[in-house]
Amino acid sequence: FETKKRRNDAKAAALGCLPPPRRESNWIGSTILRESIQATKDDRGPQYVAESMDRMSPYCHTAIDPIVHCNIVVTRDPENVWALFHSPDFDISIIRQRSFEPLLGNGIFTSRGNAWKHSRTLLKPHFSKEMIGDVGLQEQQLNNLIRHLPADTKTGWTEKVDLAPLFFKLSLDTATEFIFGQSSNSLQQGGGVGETLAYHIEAAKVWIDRRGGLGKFYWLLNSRKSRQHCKAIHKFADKIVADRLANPPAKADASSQFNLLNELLKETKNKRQLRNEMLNVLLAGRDTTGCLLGWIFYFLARHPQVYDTLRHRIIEQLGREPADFHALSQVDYLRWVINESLRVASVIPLNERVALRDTTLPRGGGPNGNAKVFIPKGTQVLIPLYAMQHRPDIWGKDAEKFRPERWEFHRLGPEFVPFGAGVRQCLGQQFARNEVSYVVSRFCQRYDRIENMEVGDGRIRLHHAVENRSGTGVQVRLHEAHNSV
Ligand code: HEM
Repeated sequence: FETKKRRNDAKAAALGCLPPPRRESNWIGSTILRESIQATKDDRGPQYVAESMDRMSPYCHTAIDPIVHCNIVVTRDPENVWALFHSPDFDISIIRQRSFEPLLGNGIFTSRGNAWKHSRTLLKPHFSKEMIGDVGLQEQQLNNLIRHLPADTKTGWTEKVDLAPLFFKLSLDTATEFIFGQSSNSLQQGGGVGETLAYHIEAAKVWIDRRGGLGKFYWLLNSRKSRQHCKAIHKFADKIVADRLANPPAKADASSQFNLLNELLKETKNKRQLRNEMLNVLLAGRDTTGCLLGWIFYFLARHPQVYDTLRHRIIEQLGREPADFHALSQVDYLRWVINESLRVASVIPLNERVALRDTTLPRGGGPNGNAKVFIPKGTQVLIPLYAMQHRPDIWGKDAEKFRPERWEFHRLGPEFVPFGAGVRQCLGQQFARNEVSYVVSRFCQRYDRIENMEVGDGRIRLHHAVENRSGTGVQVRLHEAHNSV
């Protein structure tokens, strides 16, 4: 151990690197782990990371966290984050692979090296604009959701409703339609197969997130119940694959809708591979989009002025009818609202990478943080996107405030990478932006007011289990526009 440390120190010095500050912990390094688990339980995990760096110094953007005898590097410095996403010296960690493995097996989200390249090559062509732009299907799904929001015919107001579970159902139905060519119909009367699927995904993910949180001790969490949740999800996917293999889509049938499974079947008939890739995409795409929709309405309900402006811009530019995705992308204010929600709440507040070989990060070392940092092979690096997106020196003194107007002059750069960057950048970014823009625009066309109905202390609760959703849901009531006086 000592020899390794001496070797690393010598290598760091030769490369002109200096160590970043080190967070205090007890001798086995369990203090940070305990605090972090408690913060996650209190729905303030992402804020805890930001605050604990601020406590070291507001200028500290890269630090070492000694956690149970491991030195984990944490960085909210955009230059470092850019390097982590773009340098071939880094990839996702074995911990991510192993903790997701029981549910996702080997697929695009969980594999590395050649296996990942193979998955990416297989999937990427099917995320082009033409494949993900069916407005008719979006409208159908949206109508299924609106049916859950009956309004009083006299006043035009809906009852108080929690939009969060409805958005998760919507994103599950949309994702299953895209992936399997058949919706899980969780928004239909009775919940369809989607209700059961959603229950198992939810439970399996809590378990996976806890495994990931234990770092290299992920294997300590492995209960029979959790494996049963994974099994139920596998069964759902396997049945669709088996049916499709038994009744393959007719080659010349131009009328059949695009779906990922049909496309993958042209490349492989391997049932395990088909299941893995489809579940990888389902998990990557479903809750993330549901969370984002939830956060957008969470903020809109608390900022009626923003809702008014958004609604007016949408009606001015698109009228009151469904618009296509190109038209939606032209509404600047809508894009700003989406970006601001992604920034303030951060759907994926924490990403990660591991060093595949001895390497360096460009900044964070030494007393002023300007020196390079030596990163020995195997070091895990945490990327707290939430903390980076709340830095007042980047976003201004009002960084905590939801203010879409800031995007008028803010150019996208490495300080805002909610969909990741580099070779592993999210494949579904356009898919998610399309879906979210569509839903928000249709709500704006239909409802002229949205009121926050949450009771309680008003504290924002960042409930983090892989993604980050509102811990109090999205409690609102909506007013139908044609009933306005
Ligand atoms: C608000 C919505 C979404 C957010 C914030 C989001 C975020 C991300 C992020 C941060 C990554 C990169 C992970 C990393 O760097 O290790 C990622 C990867 C990925 N996302 Fe998304 N995502 C969203 C929606 C979607 C949707 C709708 C789909 C598919 C329909 C999707 C499919 C994927 C896939 C397949 C990957 C893996 C890419 C790879 O490793 O090569 N995502 N996403």
